Amino acid sequence: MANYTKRDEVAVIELNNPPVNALSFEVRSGLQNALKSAIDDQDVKCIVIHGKGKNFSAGADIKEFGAGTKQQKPWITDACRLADESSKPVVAAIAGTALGGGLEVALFCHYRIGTPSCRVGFPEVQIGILPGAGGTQRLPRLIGVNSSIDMITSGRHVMAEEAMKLGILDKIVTEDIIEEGVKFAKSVVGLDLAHRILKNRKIEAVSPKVFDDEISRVKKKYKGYIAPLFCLKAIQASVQLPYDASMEQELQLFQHLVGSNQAKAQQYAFFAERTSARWQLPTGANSQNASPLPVKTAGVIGAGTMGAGIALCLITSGIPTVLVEQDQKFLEKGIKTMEGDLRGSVALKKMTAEQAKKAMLILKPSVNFEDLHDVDLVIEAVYENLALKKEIFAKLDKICQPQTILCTNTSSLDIDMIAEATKRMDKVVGTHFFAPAYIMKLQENVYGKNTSAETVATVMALGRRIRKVPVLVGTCESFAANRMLHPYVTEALYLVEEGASPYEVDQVLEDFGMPMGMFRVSDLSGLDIGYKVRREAAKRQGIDLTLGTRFVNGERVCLLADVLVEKGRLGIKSGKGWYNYGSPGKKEAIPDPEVLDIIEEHCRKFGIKKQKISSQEILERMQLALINEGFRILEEGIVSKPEDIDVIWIYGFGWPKYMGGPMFYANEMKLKNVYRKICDFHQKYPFSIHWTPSKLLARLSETDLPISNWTSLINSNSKL
Ligand SMILES: CCCCCC/C=C/CC(=O)SCCNC(=O)CCNC(=O)[C@H](O)C(C)(C)COP(=O)(O)OP(=O)(O)OC[C@H]1O[C@@H](n2cnc3c(N)ncnc32)[C@H](O)[C@@H]1OP(=O)(O)O
Repeated sequence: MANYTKRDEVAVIELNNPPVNALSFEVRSGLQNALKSAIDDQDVKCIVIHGKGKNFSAGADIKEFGAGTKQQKPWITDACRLADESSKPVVAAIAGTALGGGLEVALFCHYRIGTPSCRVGFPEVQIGILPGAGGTQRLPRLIGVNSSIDMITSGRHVMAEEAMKLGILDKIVTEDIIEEGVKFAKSVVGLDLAHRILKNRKIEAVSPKVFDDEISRVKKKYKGYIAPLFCLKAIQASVQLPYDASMEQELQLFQHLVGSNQAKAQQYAFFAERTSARWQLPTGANSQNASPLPVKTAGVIGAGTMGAGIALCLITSGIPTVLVEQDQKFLEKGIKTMEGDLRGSVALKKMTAEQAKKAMLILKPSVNFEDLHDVDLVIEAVYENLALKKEIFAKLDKICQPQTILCTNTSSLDIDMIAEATKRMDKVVGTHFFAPAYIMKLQENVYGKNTSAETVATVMALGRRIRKVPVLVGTCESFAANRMLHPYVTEALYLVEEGASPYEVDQVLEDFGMPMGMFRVSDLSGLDIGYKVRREAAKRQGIDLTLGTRFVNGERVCLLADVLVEKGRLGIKSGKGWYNYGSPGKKEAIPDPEVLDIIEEHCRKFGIKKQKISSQEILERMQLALINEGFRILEEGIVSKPEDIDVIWIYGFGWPKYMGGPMFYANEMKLKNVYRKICDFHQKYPFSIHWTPSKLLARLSETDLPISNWTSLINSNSKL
């Protein structure tokens, strides 16, 4: 709703819908009524609109867009038209965020003031829609076409200082926002409002070429997403048509998007991220009843690519960090990497040179473990070796304060075995970052059987603080993310053995929307990493993995990647892997006939008959293999809800948000179809354990429950 009060001759309208004052039907009606009262009241000379609590408004209530249902009237435009027509000045007093419809309300006001920490923006593209209450028409009239294109197609939040420079804010105020709003409104009473009404402003002439260029840019930058292109169409309408006609055009484009599959998937992804943040442990402890410990200082062990990246996340979030490496040369190399990454961020305008400098000032590089004595939390990021990690944890247990939390960045090792090296098993937890750690948003936090709720709360809070998306998972071989990756990678290799080229496989995945195909990703990570992991695991388990091996314990294996490694093709780092890169370190991936010969030779050796494989089969086999594993992970309670898996794939592996995530995708395919296809593959490929259908999937496929209800079935049927 909206509260209406008066301070002398000033009407104060408060948008009131905690926590973010989303513009629900009640708020829109309340705002419309309040504006009417203020305009009709002879004693009122001016009007201030502000938001209750920390935010002005986060925009339309996204839940009302569910499945494209039409919004109930009054719409934001109906409510705010009164401001346009008012002869009394209307001032938006912005604290916190004014996003989407929230900013649109402010653009109907004659003036906008904000606090120094306020943010404005049109993030609609991120949920698959466009600003549908005049945002694409009014912003260009206020700040020009080019800046509007940038803001609306990127969805980025603009901080107060920039908003002031762009002309979105008229003033930045430092005292109480309501007091300042009232003061400002009084100061503009009697001034001519004609030029303050944005719909009346002339729009600059822009050549159609600007839009042609922008379409090319947006298609490349936001590959596969339709909303940014629709935003461009709406902005172009603002240039080409009179205001009323272009508003109508905006509405039509909005209606089209709001009913689209992409919008549904992106809005699911928005809420999935928030659902996933509400974690729970098998003990019943959860994000509501557990409190994090303060993390004032941190330590990182290992200045390799991962350690340096993690340290960078910490210091750029203002957490003083000790970076320990046993070898001075490695330490210096790590620092150089960090400095290079910071320079990159400055060049990309993600931070200022001053901020980069400030970050490095709170880094304490060291070759001495004793320097970790007083830190609140340590993240170990040395290479994957259980004995080494256990040795480090035993050492840390002695050096650090008793309350210090000890995290491991292992991507596969047993957290409990690492914790056993300490006398504080409740304070040991996995914090699995994804490469490059400074860029990738996923932080897969892994609890062991003794990890306390307090420890989990601390690493979940730390994740958010360092701008990651933290997801909580239980411990198992490779954890949730990499465990699901395994059948995906395995199927890719089988497909190549059976007749698809690596380049066809990658093309299919990239056409689907993955940022890179599986083989390009392998080249980027380095083929030797998997090679070493496979060989170490085989040694541990007493398995023969010579290149002639075709089956291990009745399970089909394909060691083609290892053949490449033994030929010196390690990926980008050696200039050749599945692709040819010309020389080491170069990024342009060129399909290589030599690789096709290697595959040919491999298939001849094992008598594998090659056949034509359709794009549809490539996509289905790769995706259904990982989806089946996802259901098993859910079934085993490694994650507590399907949203966790979708968030992992979006932020860890770049699954396109407009496809919602693998579990959402399965839901859209209908689970009975997913189950039937997996059963078919199981029959066709009996030597691949990953095709054994998940029991949970089998049960869910009988119910036709939507994804939002799966968790209740899982919880009510713990015995599957
Ligand atoms: C035909 C009619 C035409 C009408 C056209 C009108 C079109 C308008 C377009 C829009 O306005 S679409 C909405 C655009 N706005 C956004 O996308 C903003 C989304 N929100 C955020 O980015 C963040 O929530 C925030 C505002 C930056 C705050 O972040 P913070 O980390 O502080 O909190 P959260 O955990 O994210 O959110 C708290 C709580 O609030 C829920 N929520 C946030 N925004 C909305 C929203 N716009 N609608 C509904 N609910 C929202 C969020 O889900 C959290 O709730 P939960 O229960 O914890 O999940």
